Order: sequence, then structure tokens, then C-alpha cells
Amino acid sequence: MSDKAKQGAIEEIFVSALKKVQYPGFEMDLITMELIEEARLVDGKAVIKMRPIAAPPDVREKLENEIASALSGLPGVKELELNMPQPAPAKDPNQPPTPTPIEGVTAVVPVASGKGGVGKSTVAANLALGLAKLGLKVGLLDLDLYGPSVPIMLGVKDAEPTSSGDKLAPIVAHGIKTVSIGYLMDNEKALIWRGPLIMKAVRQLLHQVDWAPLDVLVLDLPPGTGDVQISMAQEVPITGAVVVTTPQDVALVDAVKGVDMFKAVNAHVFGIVENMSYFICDECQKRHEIFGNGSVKPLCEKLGVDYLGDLPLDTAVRELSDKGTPVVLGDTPAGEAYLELARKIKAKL
Ligand SMILES: Nc1ncnc2c1ncn2[C@@H]1O[C@H](COP(=O)(O)OP(=O)(O)OP(=O)(O)O)[C@@H](O)[C@H]1O
Repeated sequence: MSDKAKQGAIEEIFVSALKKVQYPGFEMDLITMELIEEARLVDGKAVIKMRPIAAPPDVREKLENEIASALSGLPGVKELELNMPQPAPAKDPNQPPTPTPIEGVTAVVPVASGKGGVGKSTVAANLALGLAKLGLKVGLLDLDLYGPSVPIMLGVKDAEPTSSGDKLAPIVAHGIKTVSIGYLMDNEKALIWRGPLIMKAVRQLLHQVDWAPLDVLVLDLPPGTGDVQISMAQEVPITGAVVVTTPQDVALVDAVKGVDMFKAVNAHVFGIVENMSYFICDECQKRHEIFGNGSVKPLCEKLGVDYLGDLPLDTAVRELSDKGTPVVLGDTPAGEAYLELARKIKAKL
């Protein structure tokens, strides 16, 4: 075997070993995330060079240990030389492996949830419209690859974005600018999109849309901790994230994962909001805590993030979203609860 062929075979072994190492907080391995720039064996030393990552020290240490244990014991490996650089501010906007601010956009607020169906898109849309009601210039980017629902909630399902110079012109609905990943693809294809394609789409939607000027861009993320989340964290500095949960224990476990994910990429978390938390009976006007209550606040304390309040379970919330006029636009107790969330976020911006 020639030296070149040998090196190639070793690289393949390294790649399959590193494919087993997941980035802490994410359901993705280092190879799929394209974080490994170089993997070579030089005189018994495994030389691994990574792309810059914005990770706090405990995450770096965890990664170092996991890479070391994945490579130890491989044929010919006696020691490890690991290069894990810190990101430097990017200068070229076409080359942003490190987070680059969006031109003319002051703040970026992702809305995330560990699990699907907790009302994350509902919170994202009502938060964006609530912030606009409070006088801010707002954009809402729907990155929910597996079920883009923002166009329906804003009543612009059939609108098509046009181009504006070399950028995409967002659609304007209820006074906010919006673009959905759904406009770039049809729903069936979403499920076969893989890492690099998703990264490209996320980059385009953040940096090649005519967002400016905006005070805040709200992002509706897919549930969980996958490709879209890591792409977002690599592409844009996050001002503060909002994690949505419902009060059930199963959802809370996932909320912790959501918060951990942002911490793993050094992003600030504004706090956790509790959706579908209580129900006001039409007949007796009493507040019913259907799923139990009181578990989210202590969880926030434990995680060191703010409790952003609770939102009612109310049929009008769903009906109005389906009609394209989210509840916050009106003047009802449920609308007021979402507006109160917007006030809290505005105060943090
Ligand atoms: N507070 C609420 N009261 C009543 N219905 C709600 C409330 N919040 C959300 N819903 C409804 O619950 C369903 C799920 O909400 P939504 O699509 O916002 O969840 P999600 O977490 O974004 O889900 P996914 O991203 O998995 O599709 C929708 O039909 C929505 O209208």
C-alpha cells in the first residue's frame, strides 16, 4: 500500500471514530456538523484540526475527552494533538463559519422547544406581533423545516417572496416582515434535507433576505436540537433565546435539553415560557391548572434562567392562528397574556 493510500485509509478510520462523537447538547456528530477540518496520523500522533466553535470551557473539555477516547486504541495512535480554535470575528459575509450579525438587524431572538407540539410556533408568531404592537420593527423567520406554520398563522400561505436586488424580499403581514423555509421547498422534501443543504438554507434566510432595518428578528426553530439549531448558532449571534414548554413532566425534560443546547454554543437564554398552562372556564371564570402547576419556576431557578410567565390554553388561540390573525392582535385576556410576554422580552432587548 502506498503512503498516500495508507493515509487515506487512516483518515477513514478517524472519520468513522469521530462520527460517534456528538456535540454536547445537540443530536449531531462532529463529522455531520462539518466541524473537522483535518484528521491525520503523523508519527503516531493523531492530528485533529477543528473549525472554530463558540463553546464554553466545560463543553470544550467534554469534547476533548470524548475525542480522545474515540481515537485512543485506534491502530498506530499513540498520542493526540487536538486543535480546537476559538472563533475570530468574520470579515467576509459570504464566509461565515463564525456568527456574523445580520446587516441592519439589532437583535435576534430564537424561539425553541425541546419537543414538538408545545406551541412554539404560536409563541413565536404572537411574540413577534406583540413586539410590533409595542412599537418595534419586527421580522419573523420560520425555520421550522418539518412543519412551517408561520405563513398560515400570518395569513400569507399563498404569498410568494420576490427578489430585491441580490436578496430575497420578505413578505409583509400585519406590519411585520416574514420569510419561511417553507417557501424554499415543498413539505415532502423537508424530511430528506441533510446537514449541508440545511446549513446553506439557514445561511441564506438569515443573511440574504432584505430584513433591514429591524429592531428584532424572531426565529421559529424546529423542535429538538438538530441541524437547523447548530446552523443558526454558527451563522448569527443570538441576543437571547426563548424556550417554550408545557407544564407536563415529559415536556420539562425536553425544555432542559433546549436550554442546554443554547448554553453549549455560548448563547444567552432569556428564559422559559409555560404555554397551555391553565384554562379559564367560560362558565365559572375559574382558573384550572389541567396539567398541574408550579414545576416550571423551580426548573428555571435550577437552570439559572428567567421564568417568563404562563400562557392560557384557549381554543381562540388555535382558531385565530388557523385564520391567520393570531390572538395577540385582538384585545382579549389570552391576547394580553402573549402581549405581556412581548413586554418582558422587549425589556430584555
Ligand atoms: N395556548 C394555546 N391554547 C390553545 N391552543 C394552542 C395554544 N398554543 C398552541 N396551540 C395549538 O396547538 C397546536 C400546536 O401549536 P404549535 O404549532 O404552535 O406548536 P409547535 O410547538 O410549534 O409544534 P411543531 O413545531 O411541532 O409543529 C396548534 O394547533 C396551535 O394552534
